[in-house]
Amino acid sequence: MVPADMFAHLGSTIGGLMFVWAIFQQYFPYEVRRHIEKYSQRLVGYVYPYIQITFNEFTGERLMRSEAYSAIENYLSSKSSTQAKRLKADIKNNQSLVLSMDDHEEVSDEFKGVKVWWASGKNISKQQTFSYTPINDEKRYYKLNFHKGQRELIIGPYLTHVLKEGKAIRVRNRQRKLYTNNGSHWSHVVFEHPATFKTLAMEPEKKQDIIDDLMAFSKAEEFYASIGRAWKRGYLLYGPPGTGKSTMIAAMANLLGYDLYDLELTAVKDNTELRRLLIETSSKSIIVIEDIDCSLDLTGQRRKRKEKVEEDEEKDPREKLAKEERETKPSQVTLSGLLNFIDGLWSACRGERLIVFTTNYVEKLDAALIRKGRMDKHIELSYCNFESFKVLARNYLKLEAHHLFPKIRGLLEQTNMTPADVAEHLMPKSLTGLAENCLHNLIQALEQEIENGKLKAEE
Ligand SMILES: Nc1ncnc2c1ncn2[C@@H]1O[C@H](COP(=O)(O)OP(=O)(O)OP(=O)(O)O)[C@@H](O)[C@H]1O
Ligand SMILES: [Mg+2]
Repeated sequence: MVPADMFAHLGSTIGGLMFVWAIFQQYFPYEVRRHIEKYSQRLVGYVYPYIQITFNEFTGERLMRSEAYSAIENYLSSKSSTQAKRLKADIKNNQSLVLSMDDHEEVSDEFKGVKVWWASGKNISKQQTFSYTPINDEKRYYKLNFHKGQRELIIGPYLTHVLKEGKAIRVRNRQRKLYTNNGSHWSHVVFEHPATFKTLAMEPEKKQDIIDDLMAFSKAEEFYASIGRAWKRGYLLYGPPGTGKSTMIAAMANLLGYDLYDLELTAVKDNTELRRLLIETSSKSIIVIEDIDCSLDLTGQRRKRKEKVEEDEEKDPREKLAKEERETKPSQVTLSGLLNFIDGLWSACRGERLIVFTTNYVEKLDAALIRKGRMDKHIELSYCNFESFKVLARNYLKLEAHHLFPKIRGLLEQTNMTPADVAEHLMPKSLTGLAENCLHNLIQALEQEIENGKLKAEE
């Protein structure tokens, strides 16, 4: 047959089939048609060796966006950017460009040597509604195809892997937030503090120890579960002002990719409110209570309460109540409220959380608060020594070594200067400022400090 003839023939055959289909649809009653479709599907099922699973974007009655769908979307984004020919681009969180596969694209994936195929698509709902604003009726979905011999592997381990990985990608890409409480509610801003452990001035071994501790914690979900402990860890950072406590917290958040909750205890009315605030915190977060010694009258509170009860014994109850209210107005959060939270409630919240307390006076704190199990790791941040200075010199002046370093080392050993002060002197005073000038500034300041120290000692 000549090709042209063949196409003509094919055309007429298709035409004929369509005609038969139209007649079939028109004249066979719905019931019969349904049966035929059902059995033909079943027949295909016997011959066709693949299984298909559909993940719809919206599920449930209230049409919530399906968590599985968005996890799959994240999971496939890396695969589709290398495989798919048509991609959708979107800027998420004002941060980076995110590519995902366009509708009706297909990508393949491999898991333990087994190949699967993912396809994207959308249904456009036929339902007509009258409205002036166009309603988006598209319902997207992902379809997973795989060989039926691999059913166990794919439905179990593979899908678990996809969902977990997808969620991890979302966490990695999300924009982090800094929450602060004004009274009983959290409000947040985008957290974009540039501090990292690399720029933190501290002895290298001590720094590495903290990094290892944090990383081990963040990966230890199974371990914590297996020993029956809540996935929580408490840090106590202590040291004089300007030694980098707040900076270290920012570096921790950046290292782990966690949100920060900066809890202002003095603004919290009472223990109930404290509990509510803490329950509202999300997983993967660091809860920070700065200057814990100032936020709570930690030392005296328990004792004072008892005394008060004794002395008020015979008074009129109403008067007593009013007096108590007046006295404890600023914040009724008590040490025991805080301890209860750390031990009980805190442990009941799901997901990993770090709690970090900072203080300038570690010796002022109640021993109950800082015992191990509540504050697992105590980190002292101290005055600038030579090791810390070298980190600052590298950051601020891009200097690894300099002939003035030995002199500075000697001076640092004789003084107590905080990293904040040292950093201030290393700040170039002009754009073209020479590194050497900054070092001379620092030396001058250190010598001045030593001089002041001597004068004070004489007095
Ligand atoms: N160890 C350090 N490494 C790098 N920079 C530091 C360090 N310590 C202090 N700085 C610098 O000094 C500034 C003040 O430090 P930071 O706010 O972290 O001190 P702090 O210990 O929290 O003090 P405070 O007890 O008063 O809250 C920071 O902006 C930072 O640039
Ligand atoms: Mg601070």
